[in-house]
Amino acid sequence: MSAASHTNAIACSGVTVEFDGFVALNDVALDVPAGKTVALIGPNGAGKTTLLNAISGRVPMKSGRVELWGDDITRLPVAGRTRRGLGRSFQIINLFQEMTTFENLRVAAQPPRFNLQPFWRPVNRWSELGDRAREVAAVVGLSDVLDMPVATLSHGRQRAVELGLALMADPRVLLLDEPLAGVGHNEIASTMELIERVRENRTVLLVEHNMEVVMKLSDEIVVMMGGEVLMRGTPAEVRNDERVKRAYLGDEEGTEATHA
Ligand SMILES: Nc1ncnc2c1ncn2[C@@H]1O[C@H](COP(=O)(O)OP(=O)(O)OP(=O)(O)O)[C@@H](O)[C@H]1O
Repeated sequence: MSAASHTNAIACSGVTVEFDGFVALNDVALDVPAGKTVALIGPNGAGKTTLLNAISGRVPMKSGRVELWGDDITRLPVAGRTRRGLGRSFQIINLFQEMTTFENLRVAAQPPRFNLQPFWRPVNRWSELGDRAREVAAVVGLSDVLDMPVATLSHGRQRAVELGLALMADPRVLLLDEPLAGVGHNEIASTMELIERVRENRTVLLVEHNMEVVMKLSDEIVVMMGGEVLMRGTPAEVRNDERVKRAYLGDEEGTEATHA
């Protein structure tokens, strides 16, 4: 089936990941429908980041299969998955603090991601990357700080640079690992707007602890616990599920997340 007509952007099955005998993911299946935003929630250690790592090729799986637009990518390395349109942002801010926004974005697009030869890289390709960096900066609202060292930016704007790195290769499918982590209260709304903007025409799999953000942004929510999927449903279904209230949301109303 062609990428355009495939109903699931991501389809995982039987995913098991072990670290020195500790089972971090146990036979996990997860589909992310094309064009939708799906959130992974669950307590610390549930296996959410490990699942993103398995999908993006950053941890070896003991068993299981990962498909992107119906193609088996289980054995592809990270760069191969990136070339097929899978982008990824990280929980920990992963930027060169002394470098400018522009430099960070351009460096993100350097080899091996685009498979260029570093020493005789054509000059026009290098300037193309500069053009792309400016384009991405405009999308994530950073045109005014292109020449500022990242260290001088607020947490929210550093998050925007992080998101920009993931967008450099224009991925159709985006894995976002806690895009709100460390963002101050006054920047949550603007960071959420940013996520809404970048997910247009994309499929997003999101890990996030801020329940308000998860409930607003997601078409569907998958609840994980102890390396397994506990349940999946719409935000309303998850909010009202007794198991989720007991296991994760932690209060009678089910409106506040425990992050223990
Ligand atoms: N590289 C690793 N080596 C050993 N154990 C690991 C490694 N990565 C993750 N784990 C363990 O696997 C389990 C799942 O971790 P993971 O980071 O996927 O959880 P999470 O649901 O993303 O948690 P959080 O919400 O805290 O980010 C945890 O017990 C963690 O300690």
